[in-house]
Amino acid sequence: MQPQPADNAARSVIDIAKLSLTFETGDGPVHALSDIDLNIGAGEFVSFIGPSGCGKTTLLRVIADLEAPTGGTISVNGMSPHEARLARAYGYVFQAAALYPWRTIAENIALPLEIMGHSREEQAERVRRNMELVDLDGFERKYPWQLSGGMQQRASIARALSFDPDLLLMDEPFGALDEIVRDHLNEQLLKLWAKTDKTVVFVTHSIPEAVFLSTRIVVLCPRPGRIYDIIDNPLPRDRGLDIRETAEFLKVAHRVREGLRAGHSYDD
Ligand SMILES: Nc1ncnc2c1ncn2[C@@H]1O[C@H](COP(=O)(O)OP(=O)(O)OP(=O)(O)O)[C@@H](O)[C@H]1O
Repeated sequence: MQPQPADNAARSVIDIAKLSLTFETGDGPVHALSDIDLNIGAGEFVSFIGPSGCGKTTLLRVIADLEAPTGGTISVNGMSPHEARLARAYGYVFQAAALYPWRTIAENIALPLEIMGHSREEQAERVRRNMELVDLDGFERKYPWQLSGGMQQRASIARALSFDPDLLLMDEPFGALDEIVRDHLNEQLLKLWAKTDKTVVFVTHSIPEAVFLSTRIVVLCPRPGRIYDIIDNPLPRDRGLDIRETAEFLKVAHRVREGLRAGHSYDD
C-alpha cells in the first residue's frame, strides 16, 4: 500500500545537524558551509537559494556524497550519504543535461539501468514510463543534439528517475534556459512531483522559481556559507503559473528577497 501523505510527511529523508565544510585551498581555508541544521521530510519540495558562493551546490553535493563534510552529521534515508549513494537513494540532475551525444535519448535514459544490470525488457519498460512522465514519448530514437535545451533537460530528469529513487537532487537544472521554457518546465516538474510523490531538493538563483516550486525555501548567505532563513511556503500544493500574480506569492517572494539582500555583498 502507498503511504498516505500524512504518514509520508512525518518520515525524515535528510537530517543535517551542525554541518560544516571547509575547503583547504592554496589561498587559505574557504568556509563553504558552517553550522547547517536542516531536516527534510518525505514528499517535500525544498529549494536552496542564495547569492553566488553561498554553498548551495556544496550542500547538495554533500547530500549526494560528492563532497565530505568536515564537521557535524548528515543522514540520508537514515544512512550515511555514502551508503545512500550505494543504495541508489537519489537521482541527481546537473545544470547541464550531460547526455552522451553518441547515445539516443532512450539509450541515455537506460544508462543507469544498464549499469545496474536490469534486463533489456525491464530497461525498455522503465525508459518508456519515464519518457512519458517527462512528456518526451516519441523522441526515443533521437540524439541529444536533435532536441532543444529544455527537452534535453527533461531527458536528464527522466534518466535521474529511471531507477525510481524517492529523492531527486537538482542543481539549477533550468538555469541556462529562457524564461518561457523555464516556466513550462517548472509547471511540468510540479506536476511530476505531485504525480510521483518524490522528495525534491532544488538549487536555484531565481526567486519566482523557488517560490513557485517549493514547499519550503532555504535562504543561504555566504562567508561562511550558512542558513539565513527557512521559509514555509503557504501556497497550496496544486498551483498554476498564474499564482505568481497573487498577494500570497508576492509576500513569500518579498521575504526571500529580503533574505538575499541581507546576505549579499555587492563587491562579489
Ligand atoms: N572543490 C572546491 N575547492 C575549493 N573551494 C571550493 C570548491 N568547491 C566550492 N568551493 C568554494 O566554496 C564556496 C561555495 O561554493 P558553491 O559552488 O557551493 O556555491 P554556490 O552557492 O552553489 O554558488 P553558485 O551560485 O555560483 O553556483 C565558494 O566560495 C566556492 O569557491
